[in-house]
Amino acid sequence: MAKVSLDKSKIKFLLLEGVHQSAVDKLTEAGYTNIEYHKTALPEDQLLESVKDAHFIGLRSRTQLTRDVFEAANRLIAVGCFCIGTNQVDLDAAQEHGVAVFNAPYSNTRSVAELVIAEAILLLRGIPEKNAVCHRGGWQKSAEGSFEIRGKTLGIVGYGSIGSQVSVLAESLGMKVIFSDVVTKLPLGNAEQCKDLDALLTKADIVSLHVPETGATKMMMGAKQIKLMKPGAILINASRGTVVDIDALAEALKSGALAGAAIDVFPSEPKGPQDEFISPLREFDNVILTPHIGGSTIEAQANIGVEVAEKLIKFSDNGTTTSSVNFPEVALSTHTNVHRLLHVHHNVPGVMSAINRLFSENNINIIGQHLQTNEKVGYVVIEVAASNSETALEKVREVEGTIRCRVLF
Ligand SMILES: NC(=O)C1=CN([C@@H]2O[C@H](COP(=O)(O)OP(=O)(O)OC[C@H]3O[C@@H](n4cnc5c(N)ncnc54)[C@H](O)[C@@H]3O)[C@@H](O)[C@H]2O)C=CC1
Ligand SMILES: O=C(O)CCC(=O)C(=O)O
Repeated sequence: MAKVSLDKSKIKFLLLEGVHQSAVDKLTEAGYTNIEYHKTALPEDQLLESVKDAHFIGLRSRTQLTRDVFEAANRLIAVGCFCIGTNQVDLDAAQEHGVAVFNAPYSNTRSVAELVIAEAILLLRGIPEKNAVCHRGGWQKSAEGSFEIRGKTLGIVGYGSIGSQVSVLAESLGMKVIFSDVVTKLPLGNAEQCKDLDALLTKADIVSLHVPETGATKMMMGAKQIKLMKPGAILINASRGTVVDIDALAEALKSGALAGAAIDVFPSEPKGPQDEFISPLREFDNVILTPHIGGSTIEAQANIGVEVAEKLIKFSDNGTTTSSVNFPEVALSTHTNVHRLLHVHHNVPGVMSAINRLFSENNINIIGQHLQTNEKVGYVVIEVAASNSETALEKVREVEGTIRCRVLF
């Protein structure tokens, strides 16, 4: 029988932005050896070239997977974001092209939370300025403007995985925690949910942002919101660069309205070490500037490498889409003695009946069928006898509404 599924050695993984070696090791152990590895993000023209024959792409936060990239990536089956945020991927375009997208929702959570707490302590003590003065030969030995973290109020905006971890760590240091979220959340420990963002801003000594990049969070900390913050308060942003109006923040720092800030993410970030980092915040000694490294610890990166590689391997080996961020979730065990057709289609009336009719007309017995749908696409996995899979694949590809179909043997 002719082969209708690819050998593992022919399945190409394009790994970008120096994803951890643990991902490469996992893929290799699973038999996937065709790995194109890059330490940095690729320039757009090179990316468009490299994706042409890639079945899987692995990236972090710097690579933008636009609709144009999905148009160019004819063979693409899945994308692995080796991070939490997936805003760098056009998820609608991915779905329309039948490409599943996975991420690592928890592996760097703790790393971000620890950094935020460390920054809060340093900023309350005025350490960034004192450190800068020492580096320039000065000696600013003074308690003025230096405070303990104990007893201060931390305002967490976005009480999800990271926000709630920050909450637990902050309370263990004796802080009072308040938070705001679009969803009503179970407050951990003694934390209290505020009625809205404005209420939080007027009460918090330190405001830390932990929302995803969405239309609603874009510039959610603009000039108006920054003005609502307490005099001498501190702003920490390790979420996404689009959430804060940087010019308004610079203004508040210049006027002394805010005592300091720690910013890890920026509206525009350099692609790599070769590009200069440009920001109006560079002039302020009381601002901790970090190059989007909230999640960059050895522990987090190693765990992310394993977690995302395992998700890609499962999807490649047996069709499982559990925890995909844009795809209907189908959880499958390994298959023996059957071939599996993985069919992605537009979720419109008639597709499933057409598929089932076609199997019946061609006398192909369906041994197992697993279907899940979301608003836009359906994902059905159909198990058939090995002797039927080639014909089944040929036929099912002709069904109107088909986006993509592959077979696993
Ligand atoms: N600096 C870095 O290296 C890292 C940054 N991040 C960023 O942190 C973000 C948060 O991560 P997680 O806590 O894991 O996400 P999450 O999804 O667990 O939590 C986000 C929370 O924000 C809330 N939210 C959404 N829209 C909101 C709005 N308009 N107003 C108020 N609350 C809103 C959600 O209800 C949710 O509770 C990620 O989306 C990512 O962009 C994540 C990891 C590393
Ligand atoms: O590690 C990275 O490149 C990105 C981390 C991040 O922002 C995320 O996990 O969402």
